[in-house]
Amino acid sequence: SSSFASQSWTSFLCYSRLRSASNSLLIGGGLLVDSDSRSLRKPILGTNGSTNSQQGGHQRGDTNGGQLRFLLAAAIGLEFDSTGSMSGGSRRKEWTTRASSSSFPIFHSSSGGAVAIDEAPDSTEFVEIGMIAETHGIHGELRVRSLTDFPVERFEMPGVRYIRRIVMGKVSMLRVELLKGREIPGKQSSWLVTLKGFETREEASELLGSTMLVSADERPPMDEEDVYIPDLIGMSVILQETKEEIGTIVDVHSSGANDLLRVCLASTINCSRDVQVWIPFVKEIVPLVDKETRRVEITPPAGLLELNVPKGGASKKEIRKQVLCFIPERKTKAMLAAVKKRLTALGQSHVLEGLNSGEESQREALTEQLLSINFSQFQHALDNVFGSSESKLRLIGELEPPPAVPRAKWEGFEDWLRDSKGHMPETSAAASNNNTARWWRGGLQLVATGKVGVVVLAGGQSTRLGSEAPPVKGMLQLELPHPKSLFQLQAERLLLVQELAAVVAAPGVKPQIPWLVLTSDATDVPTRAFFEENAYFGLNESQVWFVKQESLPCVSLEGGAILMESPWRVAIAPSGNGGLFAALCAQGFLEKLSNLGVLYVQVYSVDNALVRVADPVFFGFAQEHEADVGVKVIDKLSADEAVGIVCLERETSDNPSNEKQTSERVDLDNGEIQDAQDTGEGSNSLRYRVLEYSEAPSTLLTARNGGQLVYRSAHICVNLFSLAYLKKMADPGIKLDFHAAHKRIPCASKNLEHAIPVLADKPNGIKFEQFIFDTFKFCEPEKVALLEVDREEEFAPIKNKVGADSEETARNMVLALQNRHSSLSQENESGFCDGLNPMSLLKAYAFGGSVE
Ligand SMILES: CC(=O)N[C@H]1[C@@H](OP(=O)(O)O)O[C@H](CO)[C@@H](O)[C@@H]1O
Repeated sequence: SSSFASQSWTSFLCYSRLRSASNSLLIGGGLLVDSDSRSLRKPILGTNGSTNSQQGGHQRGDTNGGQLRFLLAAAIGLEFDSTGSMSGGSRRKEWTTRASSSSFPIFHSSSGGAVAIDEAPDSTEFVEIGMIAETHGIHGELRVRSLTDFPVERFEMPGVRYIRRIVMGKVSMLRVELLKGREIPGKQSSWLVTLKGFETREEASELLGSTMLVSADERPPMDEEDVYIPDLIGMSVILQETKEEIGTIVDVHSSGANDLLRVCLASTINCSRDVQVWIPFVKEIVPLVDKETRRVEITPPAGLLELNVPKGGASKKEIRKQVLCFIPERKTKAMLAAVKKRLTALGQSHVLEGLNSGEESQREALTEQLLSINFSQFQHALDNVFGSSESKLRLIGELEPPPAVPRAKWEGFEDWLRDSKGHMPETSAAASNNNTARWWRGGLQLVATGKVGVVVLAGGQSTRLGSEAPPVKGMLQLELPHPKSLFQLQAERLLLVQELAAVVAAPGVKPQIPWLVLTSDATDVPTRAFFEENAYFGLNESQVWFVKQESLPCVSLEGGAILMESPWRVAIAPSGNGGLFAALCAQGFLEKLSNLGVLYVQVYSVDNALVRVADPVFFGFAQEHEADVGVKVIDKLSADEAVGIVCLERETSDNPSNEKQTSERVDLDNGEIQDAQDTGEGSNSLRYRVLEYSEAPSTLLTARNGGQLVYRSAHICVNLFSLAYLKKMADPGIKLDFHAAHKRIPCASKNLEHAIPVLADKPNGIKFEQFIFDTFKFCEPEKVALLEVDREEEFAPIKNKVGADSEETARNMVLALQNRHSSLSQENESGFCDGLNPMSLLKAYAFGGSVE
């Protein structure tokens, strides 16, 4: 067993990356690196003795005997994660690390150690070495962004490589032959390669956006001290003194000096909340790493573990100082230098102007913000919206409406509880013959046994609701007639389901549904404060988990120039509801849900005042259909209703996925290499797809058949995912494309002369957004289950300040449903939910009410 205890802690300088946590961390030189899954990569290795801080350039070093290893670009070479946010960080890439100034070490598993924990079987066979970024010239050369510490071996030496592509949501791999490659001078970490059979620009362009891999068996042997970063993830963290297990490593990041371990603390430490802390990966703090038992022992300075604990404890500032002493200021300078280089290369140097003017605090604020931007994602977004991969957003197959969809019928729900005493019978004829009743029962069992979770998408800015609206949509109050916020309404529905599930749960068990609240830079602080002020609306504080999604810079409509709110602040916006997956994965929530035994997660948009939160019918329906993806739909009101339409896309024989095969094809669904003849040509593949109202062609939106809209299944943003599927979405090979949302973005004038942002009167810029439903295409269609629901019962969106889909229409719909209850049951208003017997609870839930 190798452990740190037996290693000599010399110097380090290692591959490193930074991916921040759900809370901010002050790092070197007083820079605040904010939240979520930003990532920086400094692809340099070097160990032994002096810290090597070669600036710029590309060095190749000797790996012998633990001597200096310069395998990639130098310290300045902060390379932003180019794999996109779906990865939990450094998973499955060919980066290595060793402990800082101290060397880091460990784990080189003989079975292909670059493999991160909890990956699909295919992931054990390949490691990523690069991303194919663009074509070069007319002879089929491709520019590859390196993701490996061994670029010469990977991109210059001829031999077999693999290309992973996603077409129509289907992941496939090509085995290709690399003929030659060369480094691009001055373009850091980029290589030009030539592949056999790809001799023209057109042929090569088929591979744009793909990932290049090698078989894991081919990973070069490493020094004992080195470790493939993915192997660190998932290790237990033990307090050396007490041997108490305090958490798990969920990611490894670089501060530019030392690597930082991001540790998700076990609930015993932080009492109730999900909390992550950064632990500098240095000998003083992490004296022991044991690869046999997959654990690290730590000796944290007093207060370090409380750094990100929201309440109480030592002053954050003080504790940060203790962390800072491990991270030399010059390193953050190096990081900033890399950011500058990156921005300049992107033609965005205007962003840097503020660094040379204004107060020190303003310059610092800009620096902090720049270091927090995930430039890899930003680049991906630019490519999607302005670049050659834009075609991915276009339709590549033929569309058809979905087949007939089952419907949830709540009429007669009183019969679901037949026992006059209000108890739910174990079985009931009525329940089994009635689909909805049966789903209800199945779903309630899932809730009762702790198998469900709920996510509310609440990271969006409420800009469409006007300037008087609260900063967070969930805080909007509806007069019902008493004022109630959307968050409160939703929390109360969740409580109702818990109460109902308690009736069927094992004696003494009080089911608790984890409620994950997706926030963003724009909404995180006010949302947390609102929950706190409202005592979590009667929920247990520990069941509410805040998950902060990433934001990206906004850009101008033409040319994609980054917009500035002032010379010292970049205009940023949350990355769309599709940012959920990256945030869940990177912040360890998938693991938490998995540990709890959760099987299904309902995901809905906060702006729906009638959403059935934690709907047992939906859970039961999904389970019965063995669905990985559940989608609630309603009939569209009119062709121009602002809703996405759910359809099926059929891959046709002349679309790009049926490309001529110049090489063997590996089908990742079963991992077998098949001959081209057996697959591809002529085969039809069908995938679910949602066309967003803002993007769908009008011919499609208005198409009618016998007077009826052809595409009428509206996506109401109430979906469901199996946990297994959410995990699949965390695969680094799966990247959601960015869409361009044309918005009015407050920003300073072009030459930045006004420090005060001005709101334009018409769209002046682009927010980059990933869409949650873009994950549907990765699912086999038979695993996608659509459920039609009643608009009056389940869909009252608040999108606009006035008119359709406004606060007023939503309020009226909620009241109408509640009144339907009163008139039906002849109960008076105050008796809406006058007791906690199951029947009244069920009635309350059915009519969109709550426990008063
Ligand atoms: C990316 C995304 O999820 N868009 C959803 C979402 O639209 P917004 O207008 O962005 O809120 O909610 C709509 C229902 O309220 C749904 O029809 C649409 O498809």
